[in-house]
Amino acid sequence: MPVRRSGARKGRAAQAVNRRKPADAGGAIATRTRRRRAVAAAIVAVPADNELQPEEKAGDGNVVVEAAEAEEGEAKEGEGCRVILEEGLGVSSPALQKEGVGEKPMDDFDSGAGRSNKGHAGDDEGSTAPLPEKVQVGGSPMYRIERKLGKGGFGQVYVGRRVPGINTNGPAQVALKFEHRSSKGCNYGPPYEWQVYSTLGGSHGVPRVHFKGRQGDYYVMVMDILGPSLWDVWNNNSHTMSTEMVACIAIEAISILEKMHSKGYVHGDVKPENFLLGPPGTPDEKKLFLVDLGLATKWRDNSTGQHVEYDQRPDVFRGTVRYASVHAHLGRIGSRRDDLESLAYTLIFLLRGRLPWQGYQGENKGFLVCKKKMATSPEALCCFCPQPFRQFVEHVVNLKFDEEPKYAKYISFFDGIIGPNPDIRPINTEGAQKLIIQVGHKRGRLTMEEDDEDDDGQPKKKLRLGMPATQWISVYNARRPMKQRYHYNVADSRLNQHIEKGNEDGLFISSVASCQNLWALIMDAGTGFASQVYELSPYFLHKEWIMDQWEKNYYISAIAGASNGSSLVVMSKGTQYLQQSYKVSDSFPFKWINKKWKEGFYVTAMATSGSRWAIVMSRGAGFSDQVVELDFLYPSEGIHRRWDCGYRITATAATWDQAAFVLSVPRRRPTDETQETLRTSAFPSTHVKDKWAKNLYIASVCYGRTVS
Ligand SMILES: Nc1ncnc2c1ncn2[C@@H]1O[C@H](COP(=O)(O)OP(=O)(O)OP(=O)(O)O)[C@@H](O)[C@H]1O
Repeated sequence: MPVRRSGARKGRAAQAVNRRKPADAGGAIATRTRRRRAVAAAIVAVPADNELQPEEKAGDGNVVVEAAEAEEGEAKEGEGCRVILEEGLGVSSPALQKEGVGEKPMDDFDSGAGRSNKGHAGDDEGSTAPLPEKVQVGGSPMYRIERKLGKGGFGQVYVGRRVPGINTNGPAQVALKFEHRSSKGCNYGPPYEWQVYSTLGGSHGVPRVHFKGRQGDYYVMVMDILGPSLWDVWNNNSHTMSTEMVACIAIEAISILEKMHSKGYVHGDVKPENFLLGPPGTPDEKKLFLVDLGLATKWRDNSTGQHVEYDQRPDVFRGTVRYASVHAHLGRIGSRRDDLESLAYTLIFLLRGRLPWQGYQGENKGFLVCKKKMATSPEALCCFCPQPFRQFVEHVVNLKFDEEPKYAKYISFFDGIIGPNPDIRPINTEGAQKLIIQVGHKRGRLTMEEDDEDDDGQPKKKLRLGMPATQWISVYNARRPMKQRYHYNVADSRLNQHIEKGNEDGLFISSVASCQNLWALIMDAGTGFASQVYELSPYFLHKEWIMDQWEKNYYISAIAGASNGSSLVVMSKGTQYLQQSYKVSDSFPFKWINKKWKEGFYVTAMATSGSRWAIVMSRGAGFSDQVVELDFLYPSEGIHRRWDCGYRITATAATWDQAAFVLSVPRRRPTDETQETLRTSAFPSTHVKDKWAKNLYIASVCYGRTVS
């Protein structure tokens, strides 16, 4: 059953109103506020003095040394961290990995070198309310309700037969779609689907709506009656479908989507159940239709002709888990590519009878399905399918957010599978033929070379084909010349001396990270902090210590978690924060973040330990807006889009599965907004030096999921 929200997505402000109330499931939350509040079970408030405490020397924190655990328990995918082994010892024990240090001294700079700036799912249709025996809505003739044709999460569809009478101004037999007025889709009046049908109804592959109106408690749509769905056909044919039949469906479905997209809409719930054939025994019985427009959204603003803006809201899912695109799982605004990705899964399902991500259950189902989709290459997905299916999958999963799909090219992939005589094809492909004629495409003209190139002749990047890897992700910001130093592969016992030395040299920790239970430490002269404390603890995170430091007016400024569950928390004085809160949870806590955003908090630090996440949010963070990009891929297309809109990465963290980037718009724009990112198998020690030479300094670093 699809999950849908009422209405189409609106701008950020409107979305904020619609955002669901958070429900913090498990995990630890702690909050530090300037006001005194009662200590509650998980949310703790402590008072703050107006005076800052005397400076505390770094290194005074309670250091807990814990032996690094063996790696065997780790669910590690792909490539590991390649580290230089001390004195050429052929042993990969983390304890023997060589520590690294690098420093950019002040005098190396040629200062000021100019640089270009760069669902609802559920039966809420009120089916308990009795349906009328006859309906007459919006000037229609009177229809008697006959047998039930189908039922979805929102509506019930019945055959309607015209009652002989004076008004015969409508088809003799129709489909009547009933939605109860208390249905979620009808919160604000008639179903949203009505609006979409008024634009798309009757166009190629979409049934015509003849009348609509309300009768009693029901909204009723009077539409063309159709026949069985593709799911019915597959189900009634022992869960099989011939290759030719699926190829014809592919061709016709692509042309239906092309037409729908050309009118500015994406369907949003493409699946076998929503493709219907014409009524059996009629001239339309081999014609394909796409129904259920309740999740359709605009990909283009028709008044401006502009593509809708990119956005990602990881807590929002619309569609049907089995067929949804990976982007839909990740909460990205729908665009044309999503319909085509869902169509690809629909076709493979019809052909093979199963998709590799079927069978997951439980609360985490959506995440597991999405992860499996990402991890399944087009070759693996299509290993028993003729080549055109693989070609189609490969193309559509690599489409960019606003890229125009090459519909005619996709149709041409399937040309070779179908019989030459259109009259004896199992599915009518008339619409597709018209499209091919329109774009002047000739059978078999396109070659694979063209397929693999961008418009500018460059080979197309196929991100979804990349191998999952575990790497360092480092982020660099343009800064005025300053001293920065990094340490990596630091064992617990060595942390203190590096930090003390840094403090002696006037440096404070700006970020921390962990790889294989060893720490990476970035220290620099540009933090603006007055003093700093840190704690290495066996917990992820150590609440009592954090609260003690909050009492002393220190705020969390950097955190890292090791896979063995220990954490390194750095707290500083001299931050601009007014209040702080953190949460530890088993999955990325987007709902909590969303709730805190509304309270004026922004994410200021993030870390992972195994598959657990810790997020620190602060008031007074100096941002005017913030978004989250959560992906299985890196570099993610979303990050580039956010950069173009003035966001810069301000926090990163990654598990073995996913990388999360927090991007923010600073209240005070830096003069040079340059930001660059890198992903490297080893700590990027040499790269950092190149960046320093360009006045780019490490702003954030983490180790986790990427693709290579
Ligand atoms: N015009 C039609 N002619 C014949 N059968 C139809 C027609 N429209 C819908 N149906 C049948 O009714 C079922 C439910 O219709 P529809 O998908 O529009 O409802 P929904 O409640 O919006 O569904 P969903 O839960 O998928 O959003 C369809 O799967 C199909 O079997």
